[in-house]
Amino acid sequence: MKISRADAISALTLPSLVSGAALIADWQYGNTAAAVELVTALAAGKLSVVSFAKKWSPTLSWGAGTVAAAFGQAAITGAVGGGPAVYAWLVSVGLAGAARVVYRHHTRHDHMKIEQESVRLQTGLVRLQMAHHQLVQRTTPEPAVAGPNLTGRTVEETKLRTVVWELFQAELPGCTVERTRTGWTAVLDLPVNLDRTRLRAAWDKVASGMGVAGEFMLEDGALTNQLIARFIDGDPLAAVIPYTRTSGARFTDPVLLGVDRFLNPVWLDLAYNHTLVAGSSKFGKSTLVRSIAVQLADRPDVVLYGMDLKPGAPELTPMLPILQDLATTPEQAHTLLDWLKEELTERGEILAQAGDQEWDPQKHGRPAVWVLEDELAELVRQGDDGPWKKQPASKKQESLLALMRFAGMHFLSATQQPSRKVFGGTTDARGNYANRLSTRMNDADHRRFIFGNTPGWEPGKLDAPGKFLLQSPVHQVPAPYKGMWLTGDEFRAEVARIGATTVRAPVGKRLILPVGGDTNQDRVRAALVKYGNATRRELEQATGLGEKQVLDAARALRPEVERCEDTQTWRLVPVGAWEAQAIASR
Ligand SMILES: Nc1ncnc2c1ncn2[C@@H]1O[C@H](COP(=O)(O)OP(=O)(O)OP(=O)(O)O)[C@@H](O)[C@H]1O
Repeated sequence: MKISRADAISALTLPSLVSGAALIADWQYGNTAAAVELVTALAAGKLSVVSFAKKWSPTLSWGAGTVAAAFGQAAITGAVGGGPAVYAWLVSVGLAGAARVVYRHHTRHDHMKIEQESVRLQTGLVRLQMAHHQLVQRTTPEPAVAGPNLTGRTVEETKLRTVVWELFQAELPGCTVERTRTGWTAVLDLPVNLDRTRLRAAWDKVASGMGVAGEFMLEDGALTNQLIARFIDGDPLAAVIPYTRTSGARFTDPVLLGVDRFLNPVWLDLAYNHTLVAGSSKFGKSTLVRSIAVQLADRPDVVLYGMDLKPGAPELTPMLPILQDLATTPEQAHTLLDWLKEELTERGEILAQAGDQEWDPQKHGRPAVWVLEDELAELVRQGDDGPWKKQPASKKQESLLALMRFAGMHFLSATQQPSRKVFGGTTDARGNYANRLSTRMNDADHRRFIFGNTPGWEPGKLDAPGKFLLQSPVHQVPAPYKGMWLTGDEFRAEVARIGATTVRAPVGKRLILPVGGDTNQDRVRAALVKYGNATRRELEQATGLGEKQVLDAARALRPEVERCEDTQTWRLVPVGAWEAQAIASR
């Protein structure tokens, strides 16, 4: 242990003071002082010994000891003086120094203990303060932070602003909500910390946060930070959409199909493209075909032909007044396909002469043609086998599909059984039919023949008759539509109205389909019943007989059949006219 200056001073001071005081007392009182000092020293010494022995207060023990030593030194200094006094002083200095060292030793430990205790107490205090802080934090409500103002002008706007804030901590600088007939549309201006890709990706969460029952459609706005959300409330397509007569005047005018989910009209361009209508039974396929057919038939530059090979031709027979002709047997279907081929060749020549690429009825002198086909699969089933194995109807149709469009000639084909075979071996109809519509289709496999495997095109999900999907050059996003509902009465009325003014192709230039009959006369009669009047050539075409056989049969049928020299045609004598003749000859 190092002895400091303070140690030296305190060790020297007391003995020196004691010696000085003893010398003064001796000078003043002589031996009496020394005696008193001795007695005091002995008494203090005794007290010290007893105190140490009985383990009384250390202060008393050490204090009494110190007093005994001091008075002992004083007694020796006063009584003896000289050398012993010096020795006594020295012993006292030594004792004082030792006492100081002992004191320092003890107090050092005490200091350390005090310091440790102090550290412990301070640590405890800090812990206590921390616990108090935590307790305060947990129990005291958060002070209100000044947040964004999420209140909008409409309930929807407020909800949108709130949900976007909760999900992205983003405050919309702009959010305009407008009511529509089927819900509402919101134009969202996005802040810098939220781009529209992120918002689109998380839109499911936004929609569920909005808690509204319906469907959202998203599209990019005009500005790069704008997203447009169209909300469709419930199912607007559940409503019945009444048939509306349209006023298309040219074959290139679009036809009206129905409405989209916003109840906006849906139009389809049919010109220069073939159209396929698919769908399971009882879901509105025929209604769609009918509403398209009456609109086309109402245009002066369009003629319609039909092909319906189902027994009794149930779909197209009611349309006879607006059709130029209807093929109902495989023979007739082949004749129609062959005639289309010839017509196509002639039109090709007309176009070549005019130096044109596309057919224009006004300019090129012949109307646009639509061939309505009901149940394509039936044509393949009946028209590809037997005598037509080498030249199957499906192959004829496939080559026509590829070539006819430019000549203003089109197919509008309906099927409920789309398959690879039906489409002439190609895996889907896309190559041939640019316009594809489908009402509900129960067979999931059929879907790919209409729409391919692109996700979203799922006619199996259409849940009501009249709803359909549409894929066309301008309809590339899968969305359900609802077709116009043309009641049976409305349909018959439209067919009668349009049929009354439907212009037939002129005699000699028209399609003549084969007719049946047991004898030659039966066949000629059947042909004249079907076509009213016919040239000899047309009778040959209809009956499949040679020139002489036709003339013999026609002559044998006189007077039921007569010949008009002016028009070079044969006709059945009208019943009324024949009776009038009979009366006149009486
Ligand atoms: N656009 C429509 N709106 C409302 N209901 C419709 C609509 N189209 C069809 N329906 C309902 O569906 C029924 C079947 O319609 P449609 O005859 O057109 O179906 P389809 O699929 O052609 O059946 P099928 O092949 O058996 O003739 C109709 O009688 C009508 O009740």
